[in-house]
Amino acid sequence: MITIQEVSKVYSLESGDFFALNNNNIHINKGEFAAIMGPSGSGKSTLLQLIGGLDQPSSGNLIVDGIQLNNLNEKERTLFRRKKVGFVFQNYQLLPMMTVSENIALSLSANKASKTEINLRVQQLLKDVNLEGKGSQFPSQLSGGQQQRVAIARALAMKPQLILADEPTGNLDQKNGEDILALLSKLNNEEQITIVMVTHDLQAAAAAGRIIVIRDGEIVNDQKKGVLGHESMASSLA
Ligand SMILES: Nc1ncnc2c1ncn2[C@@H]1O[C@H](COP(=O)(O)OP(=O)(O)OP(=O)(O)O)[C@@H](O)[C@H]1O
Repeated sequence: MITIQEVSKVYSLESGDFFALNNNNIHINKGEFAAIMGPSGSGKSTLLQLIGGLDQPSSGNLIVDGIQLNNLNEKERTLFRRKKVGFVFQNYQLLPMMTVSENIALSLSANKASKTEINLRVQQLLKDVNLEGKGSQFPSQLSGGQQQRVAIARALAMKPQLILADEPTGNLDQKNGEDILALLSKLNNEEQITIVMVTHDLQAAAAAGRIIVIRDGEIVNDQKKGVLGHESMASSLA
């Protein structure tokens, strides 16, 4: 599903070249749930943005769902993001002047789906994220956990095979955070949606079947969940 080959992201600063990502290789299979962990500034969000076609690598190859992202122009990358990837962010990124239903329908409208099609899909998505009856409310009228569920419904609208989540539980209390992780796990288990989630929280990462640790732009650990869970990861995160 995701192949990253010798990928670097370099920023030219006055002080010289800065490698936000330095020559990384990863393969993530379809249906995996992978967490990306590491200290602040280690390159986690940069990696997620490259995978999602929000940014381009300075060198290396990036292949997502069979598409070589390096070769896409701006318009093609927009279409790639809309059709192939669902994004979920820490601060939800809902549009405040639009209702819950309108927020969820954004990519469907952009893709010129019919009104009937949009209505049916939005009702189904509201049901899937347990927000039936909330479609005509505005984001500010919902709790943080509910807003994040709207964001997940919006991410699912185009039926993507891949969800990229950047600190999806970062603004939530324990209970709401657990609900969001349970929802992501359900999508992963029942619909085989591939999930890549950046998180600082080892408890959140435990929901994933694989933890990739980045430090100073380089992958320093990459482990699948074993019989001991992720216990052996603790040393590389210290
Ligand atoms: N546009 C930019 N110009 C220069 N440096 C940048 C730019 N964007 C990011 N960086 C640097 O790249 C590094 C990686 O940033 P990134 O946001 O990927 O880190 P992160 O691991 O997601 O951090 P956090 O956990 O704090 O969100 C940081 O040192 C950051 O300052």
